[in-house]
Amino acid sequence: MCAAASRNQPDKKPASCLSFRSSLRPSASTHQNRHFLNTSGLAQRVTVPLSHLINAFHSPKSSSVSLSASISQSQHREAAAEHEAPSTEPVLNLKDLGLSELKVRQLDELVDSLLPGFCTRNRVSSRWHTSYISAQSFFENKHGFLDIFSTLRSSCLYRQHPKTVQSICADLQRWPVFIQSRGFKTLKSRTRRLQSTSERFTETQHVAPSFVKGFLLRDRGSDVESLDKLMKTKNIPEAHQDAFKTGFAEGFLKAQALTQKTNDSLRRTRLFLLVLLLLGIYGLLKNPFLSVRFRTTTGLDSAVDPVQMKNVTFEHVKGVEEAKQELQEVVEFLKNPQKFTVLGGKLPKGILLVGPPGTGKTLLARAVAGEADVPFYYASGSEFDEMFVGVGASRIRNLFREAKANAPCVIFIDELDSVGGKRIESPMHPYSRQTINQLLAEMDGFKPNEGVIIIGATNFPEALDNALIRPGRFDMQVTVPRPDVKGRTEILKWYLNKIKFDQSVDPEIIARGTVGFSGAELENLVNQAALKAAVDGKDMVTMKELEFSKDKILMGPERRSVEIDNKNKTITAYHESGHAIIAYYTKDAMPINKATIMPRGPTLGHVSLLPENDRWNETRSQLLAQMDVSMGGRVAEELIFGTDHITTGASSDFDNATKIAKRMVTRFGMSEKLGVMTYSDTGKLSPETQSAIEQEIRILLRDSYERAKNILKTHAKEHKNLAEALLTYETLDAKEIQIVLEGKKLEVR
Ligand SMILES: Nc1ncnc2c1ncn2[C@@H]1O[C@H](COP(=O)(O)OP(=O)(O)OP(=O)(O)O)[C@@H](O)[C@H]1O
Ligand SMILES: [Zn+2]
Repeated sequence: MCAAASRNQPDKKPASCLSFRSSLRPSASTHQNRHFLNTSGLAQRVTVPLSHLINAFHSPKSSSVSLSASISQSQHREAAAEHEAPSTEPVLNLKDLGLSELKVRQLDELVDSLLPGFCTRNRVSSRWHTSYISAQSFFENKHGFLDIFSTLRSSCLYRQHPKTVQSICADLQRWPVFIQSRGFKTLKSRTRRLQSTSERFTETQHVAPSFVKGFLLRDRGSDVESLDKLMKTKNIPEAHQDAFKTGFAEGFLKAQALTQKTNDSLRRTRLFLLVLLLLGIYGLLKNPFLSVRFRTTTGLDSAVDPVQMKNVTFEHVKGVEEAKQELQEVVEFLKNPQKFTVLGGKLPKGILLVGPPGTGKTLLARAVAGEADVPFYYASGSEFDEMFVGVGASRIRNLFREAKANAPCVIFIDELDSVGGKRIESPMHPYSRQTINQLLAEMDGFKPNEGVIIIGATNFPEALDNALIRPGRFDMQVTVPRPDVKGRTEILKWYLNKIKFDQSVDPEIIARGTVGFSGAELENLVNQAALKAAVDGKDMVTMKELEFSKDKILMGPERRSVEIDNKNKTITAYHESGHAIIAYYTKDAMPINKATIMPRGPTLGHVSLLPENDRWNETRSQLLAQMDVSMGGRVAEELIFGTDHITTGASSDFDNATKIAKRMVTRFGMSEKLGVMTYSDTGKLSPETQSAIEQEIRILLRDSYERAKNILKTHAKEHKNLAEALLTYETLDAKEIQIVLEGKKLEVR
């Protein structure tokens, strides 16, 4: 600094001096006063800092205190008095400031640096006049005044009296004189700003929704051009100026209203969001699983509602007598729990109803509740199968809590395998382990005499988790099988009694032809027959409608629209008659129920046979008779139309016959050659054994074919009559077939 300063230093003061002069001197060269400050001239004069400086030194706190600037050095005293005497202004006591050792010249320089131009009149005697002198710092050149704070800080004075200079700096920063506003506006910058604002405005107009516009366009008033200017630039003729002004005003008012509206809506939106946020925070603080719980409660309300089952009793459940008997004791327990506990007897908490779909498991459970006249809580296992953590478990908890409060009662869980199955670790059912554990805990959690009976139902008992079927849980199993012929008859009667039916209807015949039907399917059969009778305009259901709906369920709907040519119809008539003739003339064959050439489902026609009873066992001759009946179709085609005209229509007959023959050989020990031995996996047998089995099956089938051929050859006449009757009447029942085969004439229908 000193080296640089010496450039402008005429009196060649040593640069190494501890002087702040060299540091402060450049402050003399401002853009306003471009005369050089002659420090040597100043040195002789005593310049006492005046009111500005005094005020600056004078902190607001101590403004009432009068400071006197007493300059200790005697050579300065006189001059100081000259300036001080008339002044009533507060005086500065440099001693107080710790600046007593300051030389007058130094102080003067300091003042001059701080308040450039203040001491101008003292500098008239300046010897040099300079047009322009570059300042010492970039800051000074740029702003036109000295960065006095950094100057002071870097000065020797600061090094000597750091505290004092610091306080001066702090005060000076508050002094209005030095507050220079740098952000002055040029015309150029203003237009640029106007431009960018209008650009911003057009941009937002396209994309921003109204509330955003309202938000963005606030406080733009000052930038809008004046109306007069606008009229001038638009060259509006004088005649139109008034109208333009009115329009302008209206537009302005509308814009104001819009802005107000958008501001209001923005405020409302903000308020709404704030309320939502607060609610969310509150909810999370109170309960982290707020939403899940909410779902749970709503989901459970329906499941937990009990149903009083008074109208359903054991009377409504038919064909499952054993199951009803087993459940009777549960009903007794629910009616009078004390009676059982007094004797110390223990009843199972859980009863598992096992059976195929539609066999009446739900109905039985309802009947238990109905018989005992207690509330019935229904829940389906799939309801508990939740993707969300804890939901299934909490549903179970609620269900049991509700049930316990209303004991005695029955809880029925349908599809138990879907909540208590073994497949619970699958990723599709992430929380089912929790659910099943909750179910186990609930079942363990109450005593047998509390009067709550849990009845579970499943189609797949083997799929249940082992923990569920342990004693103390579902430890009583009741099988609900498909009804036998007696059961089916009862069920059919029960549902027939709910509709109008002809007295000629024999439910037993339908029951015999519906082996394997469940209670639900039989109910459906009766319902379909009633619908058919209604469609046909009949006033009651006859056997015809019942047969019709049975075939429909068994084989699919009739295909009346299918046009079958006469040749195919004739072949079908002889084929079906062939089956019927064999069945009729073979001793151990099942009795014929019906023959038809009406296409149904995938078949062109069929003959149905009815066992007298459900067959628990079948004899060898019965099996052979079945094979012979199956062969009847193809044999008939061959005998009547010749080997070249046999059709593909016999494939399912051969399937049937081959199956029977194979089972006779490999499972029933009915082949002399292979003996009384079963052959389960024929693929793993020795080639010799395999060919031996094949040989035996082939012999059985060939013999069967020959027997059928003999019968049809013997009864060729009956065969022809029956085929012609079928071509005429399409469908013949057992009685009509008998009439035809006895050579009698059918009554015209
Ligand atoms: N044995 C029966 N006696 C009378 N009606 C029956 C019988 N079995 C079934 N039904 C009728 O079929 C309907 C359905 O039966 P239910 O729902 O009880 O069968 P489920 O065994 O529970 O079937 P799923 O296993 O499919 O739940 C019953 O509402 C009832 O009308
Ligand atoms: Zn056939």
